[in-house]
Amino acid sequence: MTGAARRLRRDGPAAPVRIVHLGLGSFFRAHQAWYTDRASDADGWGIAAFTGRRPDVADALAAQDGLYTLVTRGADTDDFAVVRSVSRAYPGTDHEAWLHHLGTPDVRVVTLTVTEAGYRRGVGGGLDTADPRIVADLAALRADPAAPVSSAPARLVAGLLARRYRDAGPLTLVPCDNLPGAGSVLAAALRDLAADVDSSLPVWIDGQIRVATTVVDRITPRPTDADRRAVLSVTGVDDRGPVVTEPFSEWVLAGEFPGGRPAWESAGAVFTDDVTPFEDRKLWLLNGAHSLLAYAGPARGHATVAEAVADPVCRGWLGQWWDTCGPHLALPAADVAVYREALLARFANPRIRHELAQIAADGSQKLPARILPVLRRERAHGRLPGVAVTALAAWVAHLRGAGPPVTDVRAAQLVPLAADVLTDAVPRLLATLDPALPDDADLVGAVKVRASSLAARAGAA
Ligand SMILES: NC(=O)c1ccc[n+]([C@@H]2O[C@H](COP(=O)([O-])OP(=O)(O)OC[C@H]3O[C@@H](n4cnc5c(N)ncnc54)[C@H](O)[C@@H]3O)[C@@H](O)[C@H]2O)c1
Ligand SMILES: O=P(O)(O)OC[C@@H](O)[C@@H](O)[C@H](O)[C@H](O)CO
Repeated sequence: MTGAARRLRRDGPAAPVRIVHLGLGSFFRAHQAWYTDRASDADGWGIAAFTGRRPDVADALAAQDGLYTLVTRGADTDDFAVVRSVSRAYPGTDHEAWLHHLGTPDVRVVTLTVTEAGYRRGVGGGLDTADPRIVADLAALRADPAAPVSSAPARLVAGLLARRYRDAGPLTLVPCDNLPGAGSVLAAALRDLAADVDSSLPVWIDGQIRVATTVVDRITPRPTDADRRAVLSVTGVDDRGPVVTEPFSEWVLAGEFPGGRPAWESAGAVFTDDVTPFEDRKLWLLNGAHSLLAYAGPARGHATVAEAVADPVCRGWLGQWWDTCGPHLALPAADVAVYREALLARFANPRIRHELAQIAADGSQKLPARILPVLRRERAHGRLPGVAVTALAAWVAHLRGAGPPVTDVRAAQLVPLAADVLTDAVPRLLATLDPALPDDADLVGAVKVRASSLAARAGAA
């Protein structure tokens, strides 16, 4: 590239804000913002997007009028396109802007990508009312409905209080994280928290607020400086917030939108009555396989998904895992076969550098959704799938120091539980995923044996 680098600027007004997003990160920019940008009525649906807390991405986007480059990276080529649907970008600390937008009648939809941990669930799956962040946010909201709060459920409740105060009308919340039944999880968390803040709020929520449930899919690694340089070199734009994603994309939604929504179906989204079969397919086959590779792959020297699937041993584990899941999916076997084949090609894309360390984060939140549902079904049939044992054992080994450093919202609890004698650590750790698991003596025994062989292999390496 020669000549001065350009900056992204709008040449006309941004679309009016009618969607609010919480969790302005990579995936939102590759997925929900991209679908909104491509919808046939995109001119009428701008997004006000808020980060979780750090201002970086919001600052970068605000400096370029919300515009950014989406790089769609196939196995052979890159496609570069500017996404225009983010009309305003805010740091999560701008609570005033959050309350303003949530209290505006034009806003009809709130989408969320706050990670699995962001829903602040306890062991039973409901809102963890003992979570210190929830305790602090609850006290703050009781004292002052406009007080700054930081957990996702409390931010939503604060926004709903502002919306009720301004009589701003119906709204649909759309959680877009890899969480089974995310709509029900979010609705229950909001109801519980709202009742504790103001006993009259749940009735208003029932009348005005709907929570959709969705399955989202598009592999989107954390962007790197090299990605930014690639955008500069090909397009001549010095983009501070580019995102690289894969060509594949899927969005399946179920729910009511009484206040309206973008015509996302015109951009390829699918509306259905029940997302469960698609959710199981995606969370088990894709995310389950990701977590398996994230913990077991580093033991074979791999750092990325593509490296791991190039290894016949890891590919063998994938095949075993997918064979194990298949009979439990409520989809035709031929459809599952097509999905598996496509998934293998997606994972193998050598130009998508998806770090296993990124996927390994927050295993305590991910394994219960990705591995345990299939394991439980297998145990109900009296079977003990070796590949599920491998996934759990590799997670135990990871918590004991194998592979990338531990990053988990529950690390302070998990790492001490993982310490010392392996045979004692295994049941303690399994209990954090599901209190019933340590009662399954065959499972516990198999995980101990497998974890110990992984440890021996790591020691020998
Ligand atoms: N990256 C993918 O391939 C992908 C695909 C499907 C679904 N997802 C979902 O999207 C989530 C985010 O992925 P990403 O790649 O955008 O990550 P990211 O790190 O780029 O962005 C995450 C965003 O969420 C915010 N956040 C994190 N914890 C939060 C919390 N507790 N409350 C509020 N906001 C919080 C962060 O501040 C950031 O703005 C994932 O955890 C997953 O549930 C990601
Ligand atoms: O994004 P996470 O942290 O929930 O999980 C990591 C990956 O398994 C996940 O992001 C997948 O890439 C994604 O779900 C593909 O659609």
